[in-house]
Amino acid sequence: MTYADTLFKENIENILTNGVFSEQARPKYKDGKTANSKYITGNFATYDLEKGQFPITSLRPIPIKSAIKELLWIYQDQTSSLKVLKEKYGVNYWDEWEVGTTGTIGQRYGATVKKYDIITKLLAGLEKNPWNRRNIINLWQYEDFEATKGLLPCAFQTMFEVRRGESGALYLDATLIQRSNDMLVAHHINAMQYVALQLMIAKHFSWQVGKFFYFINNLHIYDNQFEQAQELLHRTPSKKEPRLILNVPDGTNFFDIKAEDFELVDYEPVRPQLKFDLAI
Ligand SMILES: Nc1nc(=O)c2c([nH]1)NC[C@@H]1CN(c3ccc(C(=O)N[C@@H](CCC(=O)O)C(=O)O)cc3)CN21
Ligand SMILES: O=c1ccn([C@H]2C[C@H](O)[C@@H](COP(=O)(O)O)O2)c(=O)[nH]1
Repeated sequence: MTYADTLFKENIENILTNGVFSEQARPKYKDGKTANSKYITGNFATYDLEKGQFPITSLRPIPIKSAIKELLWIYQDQTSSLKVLKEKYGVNYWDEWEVGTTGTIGQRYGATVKKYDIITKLLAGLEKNPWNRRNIINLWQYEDFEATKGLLPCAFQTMFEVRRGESGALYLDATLIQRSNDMLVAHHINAMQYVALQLMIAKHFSWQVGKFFYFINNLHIYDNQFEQAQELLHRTPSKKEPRLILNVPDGTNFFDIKAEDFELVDYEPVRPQLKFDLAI
């Protein structure tokens, strides 16, 4: 069993056994009922990408291409327009979170990246001095929250660090900090998106990817997902060790990387796909 599958099964067991219930949850299901969840706090994992530990489960198919396209929408297109997400990338899983009839998810995510010109600043900082210890993307901006309505960012902060490995090559480590995670739906979507971002920045500078650190403050399973949770526990994972590869030459500019350049190899997820009635 891969490290990711071991952790996923452990987290499901842990939430079902030791988790506590939310009491005044914000989201609702489609039928209007409050979407409460069972949760644990302060979940942390380290994946050594260099050693082939990737944060993806084989217990159900993860929509990896959509996840990477959503990431490019945020950090390359730098917009929160649902039209761009749909027409350029064919991804519509954010539609339920449109703010009014604006055609956007509000002044959030990509719109925040653009407003503060975060990627330019991050890349310039790493270029000037890779050891600067200030490589932070922070989407938690109160000014933006006051500007429009909209879901507040869940995966809201990323940090990068550079270190020289034993081989003499430079490695880029990344830390993703997430305040809230719908584990069965989005845990591996979020983790793999940010591994993709780490790969993009590493390629831009001709570095290798090292470790991926993933911290989640509230890791939950919604109360309409317990059956799917049991199903996942009963499934036998694939023995393959999937890896995400970015097929571009070293030094390729961050903004020239495309979704098609990513390849997830040795991924043989268990089917059938599970259905979820999302908390909105
Ligand atoms: N309750 C909840 N969970 C989330 O994961 C979530 C939100 N809300 N709100 C905002 C975004 C939207 N995200 C989503 C929304 C839907 C899917 C989804 O339907 N995923 C399906 C297949 C999608 C596809 O193939 O394109 C899946 O099987 O994972 C995934 C992430 C992640 N976020
Ligand atoms: O990238 C994402 C975006 C959203 N989620 C989940 C986490 C929660 O279940 C909901 C957001 O609800 P809040 O009440 O704002 O916490 O969406 C995710 O896991 N990943």
